[in-house]
Amino acid sequence: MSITRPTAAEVAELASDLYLSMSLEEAGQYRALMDGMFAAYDIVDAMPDMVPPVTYPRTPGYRPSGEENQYGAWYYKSEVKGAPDGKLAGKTVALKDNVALAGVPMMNGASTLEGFVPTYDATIVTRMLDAGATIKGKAVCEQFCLSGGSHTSDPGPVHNPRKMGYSAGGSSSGSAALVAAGEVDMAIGGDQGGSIRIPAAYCGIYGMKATHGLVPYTGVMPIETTIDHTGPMTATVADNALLLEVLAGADGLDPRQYAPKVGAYTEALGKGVRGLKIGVLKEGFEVPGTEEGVKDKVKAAAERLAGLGAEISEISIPEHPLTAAVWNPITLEGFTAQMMHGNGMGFNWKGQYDVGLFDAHSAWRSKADDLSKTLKICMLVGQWGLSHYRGRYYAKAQNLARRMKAAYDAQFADYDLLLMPTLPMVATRIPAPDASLEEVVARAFEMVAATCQFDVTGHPAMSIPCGLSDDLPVGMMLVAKDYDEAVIYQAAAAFEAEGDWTAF
Ligand SMILES: NC(=O)c1ccccc1
Repeated sequence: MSITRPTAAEVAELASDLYLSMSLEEAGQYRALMDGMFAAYDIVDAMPDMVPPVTYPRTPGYRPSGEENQYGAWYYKSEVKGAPDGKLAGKTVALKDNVALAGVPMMNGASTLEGFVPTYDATIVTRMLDAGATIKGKAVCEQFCLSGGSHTSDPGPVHNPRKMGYSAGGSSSGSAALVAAGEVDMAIGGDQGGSIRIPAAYCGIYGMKATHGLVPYTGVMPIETTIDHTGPMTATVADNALLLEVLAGADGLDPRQYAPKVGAYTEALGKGVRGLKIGVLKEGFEVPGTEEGVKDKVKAAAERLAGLGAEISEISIPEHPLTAAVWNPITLEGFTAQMMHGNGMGFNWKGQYDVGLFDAHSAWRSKADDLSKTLKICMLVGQWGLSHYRGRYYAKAQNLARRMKAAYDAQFADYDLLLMPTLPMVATRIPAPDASLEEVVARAFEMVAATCQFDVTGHPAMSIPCGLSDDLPVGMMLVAKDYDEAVIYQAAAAFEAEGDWTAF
């Protein structure tokens, strides 16, 4: 097989797309000199692709409905049994549907990707199976992971198991709902703006966005390399620490990983919080739309930690709202360039690329009208930044991200943890199918200004359920310095041991 060569007329067309003035004759002259380059393409085309081996058998699975899918949280059910023993023996796991499980369909919440079947397992899938986990299938996620509400996926809305008709949060909506409903012990989520912590908070479970690069992202569909995270969502702190222990560490294939430092997370449990210094972040309570019921429960949780011997003081980081602003150009232009123009994974990095995903996802161009409203508004702003401003605000925001990180790091010189509400509000109603554009967009993005800071800085951040407000869960967020997930687990376990949080 040889790859298709352009005609001279096609070269002239390409030239014009690239702002070049080129006559057909000149195009023909260039064309004649391309044969050596295309011969190299033929050699590449003839070689087999490099893909990680698939090590545990699985069936293609099926799409459950009715009783078997009460909350709309399952995309596919397919059982994969891992090793006979290991740290996760006896544990059941659901994967966010942007995580590749070879042989089982993956649509990442988008009809434009429907029908895609990955050919290899994500690194974290192999790690969990090697540790003895049983994978139960794929959990619905929001379209291309681009919403904090659970109303934007093409398989349909995901309901909050605590209250039908209410948002499960996004974008790891199905992952949180399945854990909250007790259908699986553990789930994998993804977080570029809050997508692990938002649904964890709305559903009342534990969700950890670990330090950027601690967990290998290989085989997970990206949004933007510098803010991509994947990680554990669980019903208990111990399970969360255990799962992170299995997931963490370099795999040699992911450009997000720069010498990650893996901790002994389960060993941090049971140590208590005596002497830990916790800064209660003033600006974390001032995010627009923050409800009194949320503030009260999170402040009460801080007092409870003080009662256990932690040293609690209020601190201020004026950069907190600025960091949320910096997230916007990075995410909107970065995702438009990488996920949309770059066919999912983009270019210019070394590691494992999913060739089949390039082929399948690139078809969004012929079905663009089917994209979600939330994706459309993000892509329109991102494209404006790229085309009108030529990406200068993306570039500037990436520089400013270092100043933002330094502002938090200055506090970590004095404090072990920062504490704040995960989200301004408790779960909201799922918008009706005929809801206005305004409502659809508001329910998707209104909470992101509380969580996205730590996607920009990369610091580890975990949502911990700490009480009910209007009968719906409130999340407390604990944040630590890079690679200090252990101290978060230490405090989370001490808080969890205080008893049933739904009674707080
Ligand atoms: N993937 C995310 O974390 C995200 C969350 C909310 C809005 C956009 C993106």
